[in-house]
Amino acid sequence: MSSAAVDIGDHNQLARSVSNSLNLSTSPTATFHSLSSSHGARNAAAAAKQLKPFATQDIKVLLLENVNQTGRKILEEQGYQVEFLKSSLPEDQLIKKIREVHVIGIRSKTKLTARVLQEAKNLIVIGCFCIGTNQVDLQYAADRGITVFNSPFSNSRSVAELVIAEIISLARQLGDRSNEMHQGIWNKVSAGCWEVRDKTLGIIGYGHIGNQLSVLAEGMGMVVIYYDVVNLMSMGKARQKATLAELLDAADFVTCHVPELPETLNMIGKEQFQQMKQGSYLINASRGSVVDIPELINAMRSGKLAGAALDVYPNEPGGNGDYFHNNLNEWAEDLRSLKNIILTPHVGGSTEEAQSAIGVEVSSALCRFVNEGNTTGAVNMPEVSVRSLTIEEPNHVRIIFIHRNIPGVLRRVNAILENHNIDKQTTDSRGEIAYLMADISNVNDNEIRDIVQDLEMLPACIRTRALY
Ligand SMILES: NC(=O)C1=CN([C@@H]2O[C@H](COP(=O)(O)OP(=O)(O)OC[C@H]3O[C@@H](n4cnc5c(N)ncnc54)[C@H](O)[C@@H]3O)[C@@H](O)[C@H]2O)C=CC1
Ligand SMILES: O=C(O)CCC(=O)C(=O)O
Repeated sequence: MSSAAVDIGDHNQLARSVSNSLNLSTSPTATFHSLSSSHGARNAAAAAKQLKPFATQDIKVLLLENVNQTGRKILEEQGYQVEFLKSSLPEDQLIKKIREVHVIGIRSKTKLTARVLQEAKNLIVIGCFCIGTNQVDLQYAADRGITVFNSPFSNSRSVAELVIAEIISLARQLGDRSNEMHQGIWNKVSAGCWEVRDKTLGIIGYGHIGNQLSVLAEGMGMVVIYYDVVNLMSMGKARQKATLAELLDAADFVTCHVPELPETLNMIGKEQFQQMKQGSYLINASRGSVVDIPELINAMRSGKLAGAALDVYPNEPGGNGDYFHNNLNEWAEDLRSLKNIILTPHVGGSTEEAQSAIGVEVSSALCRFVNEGNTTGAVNMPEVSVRSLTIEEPNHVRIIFIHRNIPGVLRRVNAILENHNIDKQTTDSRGEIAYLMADISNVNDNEIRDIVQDLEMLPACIRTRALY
């Protein structure tokens, strides 16, 4: 934020500028619906230590992609202005809306690229109501002082259970039998249908989902092997393979659970299909970019693969409807024509349990960030937490200073703060970005304004907020 925006003669303007367009009020009568007291996330003693009141009703939130109502409710209980939409938005509409808001909540479809984020002049925080954060340009967001949160494991179990269902369904060709019956065809066959007991499951990416899956699969009598770039502790009797090729060579079922990264782009392609066992199965519920789908179609047509299940695709529509055609992905019709292939519309994490938990987790993190500056759990910022300012601390301000992590900045910050009483101060860095919080007591509005203006003059400044 440019210091030129600060009108030093106007208190309201000061409030706007210091809080980065969050028009925070010092009015002691303003109602603050404390996060802790409103949904019991903390114990009663902590709830009594309410954050200082400020005008939460000025905070604008845009929730896209039908984020769960639990999340919406928490944000509304804070008094924020919440706009809720069921689908994602095309880029032009997204740009128009994002200019207005301080907080945005998305799932996997909304692409928050640098092009979109550069228009988001008021945005301070993004909530990804999902695990994956590949849809957000995390580095660009950090460079602009925009903090990003996600929900790292609230839907992991749901994905793992879907994959278990798919393993059995593929082994027994359940999708085909069910489709035939829906067409009136009785086709009782056992050829090419198998039990999963004693078969080998190869898990690529042994993280939260991979772990859950490992335990469930062993419970069904499967042998579990996995491949991961990190050396990891095995669950149960699972064994890590040193290379992807070793896993592909040994597995009857191969399932992908890696994030979308440059290294995972088409990580299952022509060569990997050749390395897989004859008559094996492939499952992908990670990201559409991980599997080369035209090569998958070839492997299915040649009989190398006996079946496949896909939950994710390179291009996915923004909302529900009749979209899965070649104009979305050029091979869609070919994929649809294959036998024993289960196609689901990115529903791995779509259960009541998972969505409700994600709503609570991400919205709570957003509230803590907006109201307290707390970044615990952020995926692109240093994690910094300081206990809340309370209503017993009326002349205190919390300064939040996001800055470039270069030598000498703290010395200059301390020079600005040196004549004030700093009750607490903490700072941490993550790569090129550093995040500092300082609670200062016995300050008046003019002093707050001066502190903020001085901080914003520092060349390393990315963003300054003042909560008071
Ligand atoms: N279909 C759906 O609805 C959902 C899909 N997902 C996707 O699943 C992915 C995995 O989720 P989690 O298990 O929670 O993630 P996680 O971060 O817990 O685990 C990912 C694992 O992949 C490993 N990995 C990274 N790069 C690799 C590589 N090149 N080769 C082998 N291993 C590699 C990591 O070391 C890590 O152990 C997410 O990133 C997301 O894209 C997540 C939730 C729901
Ligand atoms: O539920 C969603 O929209 C996305 C699920 C997902 O892929 C994730 O959590 O990464």
